[in-house]
Amino acid sequence: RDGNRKLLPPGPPGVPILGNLPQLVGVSQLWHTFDKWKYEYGSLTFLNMAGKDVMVLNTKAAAMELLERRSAIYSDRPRSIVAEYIGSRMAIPFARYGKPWQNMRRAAHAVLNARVSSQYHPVQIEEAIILAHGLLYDKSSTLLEKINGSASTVISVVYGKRSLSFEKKGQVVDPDEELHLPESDPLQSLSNIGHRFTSSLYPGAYLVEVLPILDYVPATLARWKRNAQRDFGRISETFQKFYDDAVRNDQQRTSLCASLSDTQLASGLTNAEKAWVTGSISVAALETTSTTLSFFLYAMIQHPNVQEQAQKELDRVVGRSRSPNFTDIAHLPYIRAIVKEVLRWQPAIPLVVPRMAMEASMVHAFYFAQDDWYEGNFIPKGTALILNLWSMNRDRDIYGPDVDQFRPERFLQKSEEKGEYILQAEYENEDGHCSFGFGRRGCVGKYVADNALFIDMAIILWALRIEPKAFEIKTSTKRGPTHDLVK
Ligand code: HEM
Repeated sequence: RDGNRKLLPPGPPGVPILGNLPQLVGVSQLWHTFDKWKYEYGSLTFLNMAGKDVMVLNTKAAAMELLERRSAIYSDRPRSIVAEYIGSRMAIPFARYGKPWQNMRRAAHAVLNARVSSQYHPVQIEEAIILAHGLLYDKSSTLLEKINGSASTVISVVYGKRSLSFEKKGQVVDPDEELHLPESDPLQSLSNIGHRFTSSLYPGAYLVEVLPILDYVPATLARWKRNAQRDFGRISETFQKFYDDAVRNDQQRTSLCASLSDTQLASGLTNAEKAWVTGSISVAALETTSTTLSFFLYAMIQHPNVQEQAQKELDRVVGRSRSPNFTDIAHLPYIRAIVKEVLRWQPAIPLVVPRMAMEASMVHAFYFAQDDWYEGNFIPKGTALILNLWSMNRDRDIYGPDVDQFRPERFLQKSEEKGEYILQAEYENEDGHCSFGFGRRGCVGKYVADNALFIDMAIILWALRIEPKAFEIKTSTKRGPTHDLVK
């Protein structure tokens, strides 16, 4: 096996003991560093992180081979002791591969797959109209607050229409408290829970991850453990309350919580696990959606020609007497291309929570590590794989030399009869980007996300023009909706 290590993929030389760690610690926007290395080292970059084997996966071809075709080996996430105390075993995005994760993932798939995601169309349309109206007329919130509020489109899908009550008011934050869960602002609570998990996964955040023996220190003497156990209780309580309220309030059974409360869809899950499934789905959905919408607004400011082209399409297909809806989707290729291009150009998660090189043995219900090979390169068992979605989306061999440009036209062609834009046939069913990840751990909410982004963007572009005004974004009524958007 040691001999095989001579065949590890190439990577930047590191220093003794710490390896490549000093080159990476404290670097913001690490994906730019990885992107540079991709051009030097190719589809896999090997890194030694203080003795830990880490590989950065830089190309779609490598991701398809390892994460799709060999998904039995690469569907685990690395273990984090602190995250486990906070509850990662019950949170789909962070859970290790195994029976509990499989049960949760099956239940999530049952309520988020391509077919059922259309049942959330009415609530998504309503939320998109509220968002556009807020962008135009809400003078009391900052643009950032409005964009963050845009995540309520997906939250309403999970918890039902406006089921979580919003009464934003000044909150007193306890400085000793790592996890702030303001009752009056559920979106903020969900976002803080997400941050609590991801910050516990940062390499070097907790000494116990490097010295696991410290886990034997009792909670009374270990503050990190006390806090993590306390936070598990508080997150469970919050998720449970959101779930119970949603199931109780959703008489029409349109929300994901209501669907999941049907035992058939979520067989094998306890009530508490259902609350964690829905809670962790919202955490995964929240910032990914609002980040993508922020980049959409930014792109529209930077490229008024794209905005104009999209509005011409909306005027032609939808007109001014009604707002866009999902029946228009097949006739709005330019808007669909904008959704794809925003996701390609600025993936909400440029580097994905690592995968582990492991092999599942269902017979024994635990997992054996396994060495692997890719194109003559050795992948030692236990290697953590980082998915570099940023570089995959900016692959010049796939997208051409203008990868850094925002250009929805790359997914389109002109029709022969009318000279109008149509989606290139291959992108009818293909994303055209890698921003939802790959294989068994790929984004389970991608259909709901795509629908939310389509309708949000279509209704915003139909209702208003987005222009920069000094340093703030001005949303103007110049497009003049012909009827009151919100009754
Ligand atoms: C713009 C929107 C979104 C983007 C870009 C995005 C992207 C991603 C990515 C990259 C992953 C990790 C995939 C991997 O490891 O290969 C992921 C996982 C996940 N996403 Fe999304 N996502 C979005 C929206 C959503 C929505 C709306 C939902 C739910 C309604 C959702 C639910 C999840 C869940 C539960 C996971 C964890 C899957 C697992 O580990 O089994 N996401 N997402």
